[in-house]
Amino acid sequence: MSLTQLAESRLFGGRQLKFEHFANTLSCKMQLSVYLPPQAETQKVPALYWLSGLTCTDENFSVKAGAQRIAAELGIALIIPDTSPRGELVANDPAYDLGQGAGFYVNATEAPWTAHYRMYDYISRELPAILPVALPLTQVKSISGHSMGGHGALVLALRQPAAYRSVSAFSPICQPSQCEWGRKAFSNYLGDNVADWLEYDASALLAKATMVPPMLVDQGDQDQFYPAQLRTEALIDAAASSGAKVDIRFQRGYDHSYYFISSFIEEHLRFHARYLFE
Ligand SMILES: N[C@@H](CCC(=O)N[C@@H](CS)C(=O)NCC(=O)O)C(=O)O
Repeated sequence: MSLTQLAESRLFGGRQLKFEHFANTLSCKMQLSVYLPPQAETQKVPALYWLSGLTCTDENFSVKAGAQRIAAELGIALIIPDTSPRGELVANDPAYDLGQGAGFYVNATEAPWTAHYRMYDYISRELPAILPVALPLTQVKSISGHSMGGHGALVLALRQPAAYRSVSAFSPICQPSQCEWGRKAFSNYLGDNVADWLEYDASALLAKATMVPPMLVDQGDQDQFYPAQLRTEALIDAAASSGAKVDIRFQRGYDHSYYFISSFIEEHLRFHARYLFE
């Protein structure tokens, strides 16, 4: 595996980079963005993985969230993957909430998706194996994301709590097995057995979790997808039934957009820094 660099821009004393590589888990070429803070010029730094939402690529967060200034101050690299496998040979659907741009961070088991849609393995296994070899990164990492990506971040951290120092999410899809977005994606990617869906359902996972990394969730109360698609209350109930201490906050007046993310990304980065450097 080799990363081919496509772009580089100086940013807050660090470097905003864009790479292309062939992803073995996905059997296709992928692009990803990485922010390396100034500290990475002389030492290895820990990483925050960011998982984006429906319709996004690696560009949305890079351009709109305004995370790099604080990442530069704290010395945290930002790893920003795409949201699905891509390419003409990769299965797709005309709808925005299925197929390319809507990988849901699962390993698909159903045709025609199974050949490429293995985003769970790509994020949890392939990128953490290749990136610290190619870039000045330690093995220490945390994870965050938005909406579909918030779902992905919570699921990865709940399934592999030892792999992530901390997890946070903006407007996550908290109970995909019970909302339209999730049911559509999971029935296509995973088939009709709901027990299989629950392996990718943050509320189901949290309800039975015995080990939970430090967790912060922000949800805007004017979010156009709340509560129907996001089902934040299910995550609150799950936390109560497992006894896990998670910080789930409602932010008054905020919607689902990147304006919301950019308003609170500094708090999320400072939250992660507490655990990435402990
Ligand atoms: N296009 C869809 C929603 C897509 C959407 O809101 N995507 C969110 C994540 S769920 C996003 O981050 N969009 C990209 C952006 O705002 O830059 C709709 O209109 O219902």
